[in-house]
Amino acid sequence: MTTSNTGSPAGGIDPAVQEELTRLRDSIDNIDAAVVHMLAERFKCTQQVGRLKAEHRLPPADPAREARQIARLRALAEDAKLDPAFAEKFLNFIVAEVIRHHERIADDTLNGSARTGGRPRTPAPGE
Ligand SMILES: C=C(O[C@@H]1C=C(C(=O)O)C=C[C@H]1O)C(=O)O
Repeated sequence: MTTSNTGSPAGGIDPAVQEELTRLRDSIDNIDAAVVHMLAERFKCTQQVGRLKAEHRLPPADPAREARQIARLRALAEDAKLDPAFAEKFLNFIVAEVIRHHERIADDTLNGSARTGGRPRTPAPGE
């Protein structure tokens, strides 16, 4: 074909279809906003866990806890008719980011930059 696909038919979208699409997209936007807010709250909690672990010299990752979370989320996903493999991938994606944060917090705590309000510590002469 030589014509490009612009995403709408030449005669325009049927108004009833457009209305249904808009209604569904409004719900999608609300759900996306809720996901962002829930993730922000989750990261607030995991930052606190990261500080607690760093203060007590605990490792950033806890694979046994993660295994329990995956089993639980896979079961919840199945009940909710969501692909359990997707639920597991999604959790792993978030946890990987959390662990990176925890490693950074542990590093900052050990190197003292936590005392500078999170700004990089000025190296001592010769460091
Ligand atoms: C938040 C924690 O740290 C890590 C991150 C997890 C998470 O994001 O749920 C779970 C286990 C840990 O690997 C924790 O230990 O609870």
